[in-house]
Amino acid sequence: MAKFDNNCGDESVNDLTFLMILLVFFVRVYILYQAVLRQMGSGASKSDPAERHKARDNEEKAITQNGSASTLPANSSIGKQMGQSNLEDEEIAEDIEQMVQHFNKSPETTEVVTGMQSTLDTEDVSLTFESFLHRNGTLYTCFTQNGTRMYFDDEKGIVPFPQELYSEGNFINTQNQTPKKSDGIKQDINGVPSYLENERTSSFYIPGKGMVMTYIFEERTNVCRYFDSESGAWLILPLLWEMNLDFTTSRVQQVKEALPALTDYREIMAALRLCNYDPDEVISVFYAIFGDSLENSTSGNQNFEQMFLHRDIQENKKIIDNLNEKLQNRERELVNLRLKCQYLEEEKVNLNHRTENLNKKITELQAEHEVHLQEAVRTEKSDTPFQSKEKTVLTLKKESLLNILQESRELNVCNKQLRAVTKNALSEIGLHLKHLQNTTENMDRSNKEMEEIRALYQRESLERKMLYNQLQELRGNIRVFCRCRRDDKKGDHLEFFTNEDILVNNNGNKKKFRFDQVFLPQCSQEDVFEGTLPIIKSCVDGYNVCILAYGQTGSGKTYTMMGTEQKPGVNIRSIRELLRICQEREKIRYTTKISMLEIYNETLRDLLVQNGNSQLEIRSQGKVVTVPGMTEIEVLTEEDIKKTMSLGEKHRTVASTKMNTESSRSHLMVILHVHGVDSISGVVSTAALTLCDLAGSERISKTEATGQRLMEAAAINKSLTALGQVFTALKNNSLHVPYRNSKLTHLLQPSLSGHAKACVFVNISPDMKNIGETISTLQFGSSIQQIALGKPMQQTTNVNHGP
Ligand SMILES: Nc1ncnc2c1ncn2[C@@H]1O[C@H](COP(=O)(O)OP(=O)(O)OP(=O)(O)O)[C@@H](O)[C@H]1O
Repeated sequence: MAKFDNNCGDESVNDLTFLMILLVFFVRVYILYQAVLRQMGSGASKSDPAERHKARDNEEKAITQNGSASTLPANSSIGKQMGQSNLEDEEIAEDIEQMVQHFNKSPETTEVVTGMQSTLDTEDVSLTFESFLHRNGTLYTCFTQNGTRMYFDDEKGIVPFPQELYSEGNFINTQNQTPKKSDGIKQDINGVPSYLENERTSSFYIPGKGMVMTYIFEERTNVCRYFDSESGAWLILPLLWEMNLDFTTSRVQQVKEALPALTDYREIMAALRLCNYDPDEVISVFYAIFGDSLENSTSGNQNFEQMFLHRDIQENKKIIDNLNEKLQNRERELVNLRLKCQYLEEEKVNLNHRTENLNKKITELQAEHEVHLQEAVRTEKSDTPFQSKEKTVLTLKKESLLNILQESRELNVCNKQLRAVTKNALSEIGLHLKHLQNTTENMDRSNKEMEEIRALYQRESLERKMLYNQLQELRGNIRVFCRCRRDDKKGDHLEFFTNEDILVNNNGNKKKFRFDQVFLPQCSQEDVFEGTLPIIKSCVDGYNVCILAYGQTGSGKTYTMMGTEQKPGVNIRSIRELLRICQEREKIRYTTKISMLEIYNETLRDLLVQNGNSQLEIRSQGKVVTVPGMTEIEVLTEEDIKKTMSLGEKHRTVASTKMNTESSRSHLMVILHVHGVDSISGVVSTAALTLCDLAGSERISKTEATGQRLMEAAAINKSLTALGQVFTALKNNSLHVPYRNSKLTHLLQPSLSGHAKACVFVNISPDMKNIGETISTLQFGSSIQQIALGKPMQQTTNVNHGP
């Protein structure tokens, strides 16, 4: 907010007097405020304190309800005074009045106090509030006092509305007033603003309200509002109505044509609001969210919920398939165990059978043995030689019988052992089955837990990325650094008085430039790289990042980006850092691939192949920009990076010798594609780190070029101008950013849009003879710096109009 001269600040008044005057001023403002409230709220009798409390409550309620009319924030010093009773206020006011009268007698204060009182005593306050919309989005609420338009300034209280602001915005609730020409608003017969000649404005018919004016506010996220003449406020236009504006209908249609599966216009409209009304971005976002399910949805009548459901079903199907496979394995194991069990049962039956047979045989043999024994006893009594022979035979039979008995006993023992083994095996199988059941249950439980942990992990890693990104956005998505090269021919026209400011003295004409950081000639390569470190981490988190070096030939761009063998520049250091972070994150599998391109005379050349194809074309789908056929080499270590880069450099030198050109006449781009798959959550992230050493920025007139050199200079001029136009469009928050005006900006589109982060080095030479180029380079950097500072810091809160 602009600062204005304080009329009360007379230097001749001593501090105490000045404090008293301020005190009187605030009391007066409060009385004035009470008058306004009395007009707005219900009138309470002053004589009854209880009534007055009630009235005050009513007044406060009225203020809360009628937010658009209030100009006094509750937390301001005046707002706090509202908490005291009117009676106390009046007593205090009387005391102060007496003190002021006392001070008025003092000759040096008389003049100032009288001046103040002449303004404050006459409380002729118009209760018509007007809203003035500054083009930076700030809304001022004004009212008229003694014919002067006043407004409430946070620091100074109620002061006249500054003249200089009239040309920087418009009054938007002009009912009952004659519009000023400077307002730039056409009005209909009711005095309501109708059309501004601007693509952000439109009009819309609302039943009961008639035609209302709409305006898309340039906030961080653009929002379409309509002008409600009843409340004198800009209210958010409901989605259903907003989609009928010409401006939005065409964009909704564009998204609809690209993604026919989306049929809910309201959801498309809501997405457009969030994407700054950029249909390309909406298409990319939908692709990123729904991917396959968006392509697979052939029915053409799905909405978000169905698509989310479709995707969830696909994922759940996969989980179920996995579990089914595990279950089948377990069932196979179970069948095997059952077969084993069956085999053992059969064995047991066989053995039982054999045992029974043997037992039978033993019983028979025992019976036979008994018979033989009885016969022997009988024959012993009649002792003949023939009988003794028979006796011998019988003894032999007895021996064999004893042997059989022994065998059968052993068989019995075996049988018992077998039974015990079978019993053990059966109980073991039972235990195994129980264990199997427990394992399956545990598996189900851990699967569930795993799912929960996975979801938690996914949410937390997303939150971490978002917080880091928010931090980066607060610092600025585009950071601009100025680097002055080391040079013996250093003049005294450059002054570095802080590490953010640089002053150029051009024959007494001094100009100051401010950047995120200024690197002095003595700064090392490490110091310079430090500035780019935070955005490298963003690249690993899935944000596109680019680092550019801009400046005239010889100002140190290549030294900054490529560096030397001993003192490597930003290129090597940033890729090295990126690989380090990738390795640190064990849970995510990263693939990093490098490409090297040269843009010469608006043609693309692949530097990683010999006699590189100069017919490479750029393709874009939504915001995805690709170069089909471009070589990509996977890099894992610093050695890989160095090898790949020196190969590209070699091809570049060969090509430039062949074509009789200088490498400084072309833009060099090193692109590192980072692809990460989170092994826990399965989230896939892709991002690119683009490192760009731009061609020398000197003007054509300075190079005095002709023929081929003139063509080169014109091509460089075209691409650097296009780069400037892109930055200007970003600075103005334009709905259209002309990325496709040159190959350079087209390739840089993903790194200069959305949540991408960029670092721009403006390289300058300290040599006095280059002062012209130095100033134009600093101006270029300074214009980008304004985007860097402006965009994330823009926080235009509007208490009258809600979020
Ligand atoms: N900060 C520095 N410290 C030491 N030497 C430097 C520094 N900056 C540049 N130089 C030296 O100055 C010379 C020119 O620098 P460089 O080639 O990087 O300029 P350039 O802007 O890339 O020029 P071109 O557009 O022609 O490629 C080189 O020899 C380089 O080593």
